[in-house]
Amino acid sequence: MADDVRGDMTLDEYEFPTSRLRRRIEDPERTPLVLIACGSFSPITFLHLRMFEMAADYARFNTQFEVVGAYLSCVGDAYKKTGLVKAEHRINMCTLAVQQSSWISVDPWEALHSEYLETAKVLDHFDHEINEVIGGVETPVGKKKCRIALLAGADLIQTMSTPGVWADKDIDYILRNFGAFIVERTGTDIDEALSTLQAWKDNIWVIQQLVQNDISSTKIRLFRRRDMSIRYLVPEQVVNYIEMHNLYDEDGAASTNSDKGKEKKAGESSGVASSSKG
Ligand SMILES: Nc1ncnc2c1ncn2[C@@H]1O[C@H](COP(=O)(O)OP(=O)(O)OP(=O)(O)O)[C@@H](O)[C@H]1O
Ligand SMILES: NC(=O)c1ccc[n+]([C@@H]2O[C@H](COP(=O)(O)O)[C@@H](O)[C@H]2O)c1
Repeated sequence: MADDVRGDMTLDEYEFPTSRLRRRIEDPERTPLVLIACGSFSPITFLHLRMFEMAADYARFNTQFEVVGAYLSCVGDAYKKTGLVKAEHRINMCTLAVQQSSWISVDPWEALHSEYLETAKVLDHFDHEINEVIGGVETPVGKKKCRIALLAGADLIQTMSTPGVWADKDIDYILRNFGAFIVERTGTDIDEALSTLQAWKDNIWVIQQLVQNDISSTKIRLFRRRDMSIRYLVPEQVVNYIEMHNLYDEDGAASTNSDKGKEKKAGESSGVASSSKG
């Protein structure tokens, strides 16, 4: 049965989405892996979706893991990041974006909370649902617990060495118990980003982008404000949703926090310039 995931649902109506989670693997040598991408997804882009495919290929060719599922978890409105439209819209856009995927799900649990939830708590939630409630996955030698791992871009892992962004105990907790698949990102020096995380290097897997893709949500928002096309940068259904709900347009009515005033004047740069990533 398809999962019921709607941006306007409440926590009381919430059920953990399981329809795209594979329940069995055939190779007894492999460890089942579930990838969790935490982020704003304001809006989700094709690069966010590509991250899952890159990580699955990486895991298959370079590790003993076998991917059995993956989840997008949108941060809640309390995060108050620039350009964040309401969680309701971000959940809906993510749900539309993964409609064609057989293995990527959207879990609205984090975003349905009114308070901010640290990533360590979000990963604990997945561990609880997948390994305690469901009990892991079947293998020819009996049930195995899944490895739950964070899937993130290099800029996110870089913030782990920025003072005050992450609690030291959370970094240790996440990288010791879960680990992270990190996708290289233009503008982030991966060696520098990892230099302070050497204690957990065996739980950090770095994925090269073989086709460099520098899409960011910031650029999508900026294109919208300049009335430029965002088609073929985000899935078509997401383009339609953004247009139908007038998201990221000039007045920023649906935003929890606006990027207005952060961009350089049009013509000042050939690119897009409203954040360090943009
Ligand atoms: N072009 C990219 N290359 C590698 N990783 C990326 C890229 N775009 C997003 N990510 C990763 O996707 C995850 C979700 O990111 P987020 O929702 O903040 O997207 P973003 O495009 O960076 O957003 P914004 O532009 O609003 O800061 C993060 O781990 C981020 O590092
Ligand atoms: N202390 C923490 O747990 C912590 C700190 C910074 C970012 N994050 C997470 O990283 C993700 C991406 O954040 P940005 O959209 O700001 O890049 C979000 O899901 C956010 O919750 C968590």
